[in-house]
Amino acid sequence: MGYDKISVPQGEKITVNGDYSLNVPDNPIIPYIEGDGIGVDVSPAMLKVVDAAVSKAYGGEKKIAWMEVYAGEKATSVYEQDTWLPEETLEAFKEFAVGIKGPLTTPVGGGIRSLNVALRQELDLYVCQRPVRWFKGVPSPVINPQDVDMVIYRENSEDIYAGVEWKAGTEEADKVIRFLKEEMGVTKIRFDQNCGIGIKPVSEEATKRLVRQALQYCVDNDRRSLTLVHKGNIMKFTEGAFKDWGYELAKEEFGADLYAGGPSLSFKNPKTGNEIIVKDVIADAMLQQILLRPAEYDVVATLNLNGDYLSDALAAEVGGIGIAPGANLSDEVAIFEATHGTAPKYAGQDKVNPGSVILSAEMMLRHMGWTDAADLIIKGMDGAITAKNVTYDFERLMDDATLLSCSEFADAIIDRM
Ligand SMILES: NC(=O)C1=CN([C@@H]2O[C@H](COP(=O)(O)OP(=O)(O)OC[C@H]3O[C@@H](n4cnc5c(N)ncnc54)[C@H](OP(=O)(O)O)[C@@H]3O)[C@@H](O)[C@H]2O)C=CC1
Ligand SMILES: O=C(O)CCC(=O)C(=O)O
Ligand SMILES: [Mg+2]
Repeated sequence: MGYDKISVPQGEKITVNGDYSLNVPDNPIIPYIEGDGIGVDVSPAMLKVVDAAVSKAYGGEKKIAWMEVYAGEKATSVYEQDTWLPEETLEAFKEFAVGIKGPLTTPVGGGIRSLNVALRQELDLYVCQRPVRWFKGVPSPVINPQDVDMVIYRENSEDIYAGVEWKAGTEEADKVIRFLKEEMGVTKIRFDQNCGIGIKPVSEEATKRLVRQALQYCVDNDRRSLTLVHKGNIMKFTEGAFKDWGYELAKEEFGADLYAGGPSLSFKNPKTGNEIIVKDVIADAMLQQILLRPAEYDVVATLNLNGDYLSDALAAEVGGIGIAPGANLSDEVAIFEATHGTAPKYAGQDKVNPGSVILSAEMMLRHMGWTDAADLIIKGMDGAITAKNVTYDFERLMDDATLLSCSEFADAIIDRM
């Protein structure tokens, strides 16, 4: 399609086959959003590190043609004043199939709804995949951070997070409350005057497509277990149903059977013959478990809000959100994104850790099948951390470390590839 403000560079499109595998040319066009706040710091660092890794891995035979697309504050200056997420940005991610983004600001309370959530909803990026593992030498508040090696599959399209809610005191909120009381017989709204109200949709279809991807990941990567994390004792028909549908999917599509008398299930990995256990844990207990017995957990599937909380809590155990990567995935489009936000107090200071968006790019390269370049990023990151050449967030917790700026840390990674 023709774009208005987006300038399409020389290069070729990544295309998606009927079985959702990718055809990746040697010079793929990859759209990226710089991001608000510290986006101006971390995104240029990421671009530099990825270009260096690709150049070193393929000696000039492959090169990414980066294409800037706009969202957030930058979009409001490139487009009209109130254009936060231009239609052509969505089109570009659809057309080019693989992209990456920096963080985008969401005001609390009022103002625009989350652009990050809108991107996931508009493109139906229903899986939020967040791997959490420890890099040797990274400062951690736990005694055995090496035991933390989990991959979170967070449902990305529904739950209370979808933003179906009405403000207290509005005609809409009063109407929903009236409907609940008068037509649904609800008696449990403690204060029904000036009361905001939100809806928590959780469907069989969304749950099963998420759990299907999580179990397929276990199979493809020879992982030991999948844990369904929910608060189903309290929210029976949403979080409880998530657990039930998760187990059901494991039985229906992966042939899982009762394990140790149930309710856990297990099945043999068809690729390796190893056993994969499917179990569940209630969400509050899980927050304790990840601190006390992280080694017992591997791949986790959970609802949107639980996944948001759990991913930051887990990230803290292995160095913080400054280094925690992620991906938002549909069957056809993938947008890689850091776990952290725009950290406005550090914006433009060339200070923060670019590790999170760099490791998100590393996931992107693996998704594209460019594993040699991805391996170089890991090698460079390992090398910089082992040499204790780190940004402020690690330096303040390490003895005898050298404090680097955001851009210097990117260079330190490149030097050690
Ligand atoms: N996907 C997205 O785009 C996301 C967007 N957001 C949005 O970001 C804005 C700010 O949110 P907030 O709750 O403050 O969360 P942030 O993640 O932006 O920042 C919280 C704290 O985390 C630490 N931190 C964050 N990023 C880094 C980094 N790259 N390197 C080192 N440390 C880092 C800093 O800790 P310290 O102060 O200890 O140095 C920072 O003060 C909000 O508008 C929110 O909605 C939030 C999450 C995700
Ligand atoms: O959209 C936002 O502003 C916050 C999103 C978030 O915290 C997350 O997806 O982890
Ligand atoms: Mg979050």
